[in-house]
Amino acid sequence: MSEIIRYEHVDISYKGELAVHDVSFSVEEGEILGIVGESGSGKSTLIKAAMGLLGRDGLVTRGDIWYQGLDLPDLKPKEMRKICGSEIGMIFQMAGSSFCPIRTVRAQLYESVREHEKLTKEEFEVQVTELFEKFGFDDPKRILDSYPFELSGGMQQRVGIVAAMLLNPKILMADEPTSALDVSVQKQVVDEMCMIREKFGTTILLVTHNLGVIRAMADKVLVLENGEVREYGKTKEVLENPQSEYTKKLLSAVLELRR
Ligand SMILES: Nc1ncnc2c1ncn2[C@@H]1O[C@H](COP(=O)(O)OP(=O)(O)OP(=O)(O)O)[C@@H](O)[C@H]1O
Repeated sequence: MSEIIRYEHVDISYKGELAVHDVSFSVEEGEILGIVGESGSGKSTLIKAAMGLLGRDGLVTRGDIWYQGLDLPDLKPKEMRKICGSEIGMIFQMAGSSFCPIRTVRAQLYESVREHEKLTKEEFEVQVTELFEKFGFDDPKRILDSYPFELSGGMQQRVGIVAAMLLNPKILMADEPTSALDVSVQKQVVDEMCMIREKFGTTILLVTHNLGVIRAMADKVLVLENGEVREYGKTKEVLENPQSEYTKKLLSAVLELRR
């Protein structure tokens, strides 16, 4: 396996205030990295930085994020738009909210593919139907004909995952993809993401509060506290034998919740 993305001594600030400090890690092709930490520890900021999504107030002020020889924070918006979606895909907490409510799922998926690839409606129909079938959807046509509000929140999230895979990105950034879902749909989404790695070999950077999801999916874990790395290693080792006091605290909080 070879390295696909590398963060090197990354600092990120919002309006001059440091939110992430001196973060370094690398992820190999096909690997799933879980990023955990309390609310506000900088998890989303880390993955947004790779996609140029920090907004007007956010800036990578030091370090590099290397992807295939490109330093992502240095890319111009036009270069970044080419990579976003087709090379690096993203799944948000509520995929449903990024769909337009008054257009069908089909029209929106077609438009997002057309931004990167020239293909006819007929070619798109074949491709998208195959993909939905691969993910085990019984009736892709019904979903494609639907308006987003006609689908449940769980179904919208699952469609969001398929949508992210339409362009077959090499890396998928998933920001709390399960946290707005009830437990039964959480399991489906976890299974779907594991399938993505298995069938497409996609690398996944997964931000989550849920250590159960990390245990089920991630090969490695990065633990963040106040924007700094407290621990980084293989999932089993970190969860079974945490070295930092902060990781121990996170793990014991889960145990207390279970009691
Ligand atoms: N647009 C913004 N403007 C100013 N500060 C921001 C902005 N976005 C995030 N921050 C700050 O940066 C820090 C890290 O936030 P971030 O959202 O990355 O944390 P997180 O670990 O993903 O939290 P959560 O789990 O609640 O989503 C926080 O202190 C937050 O207040």
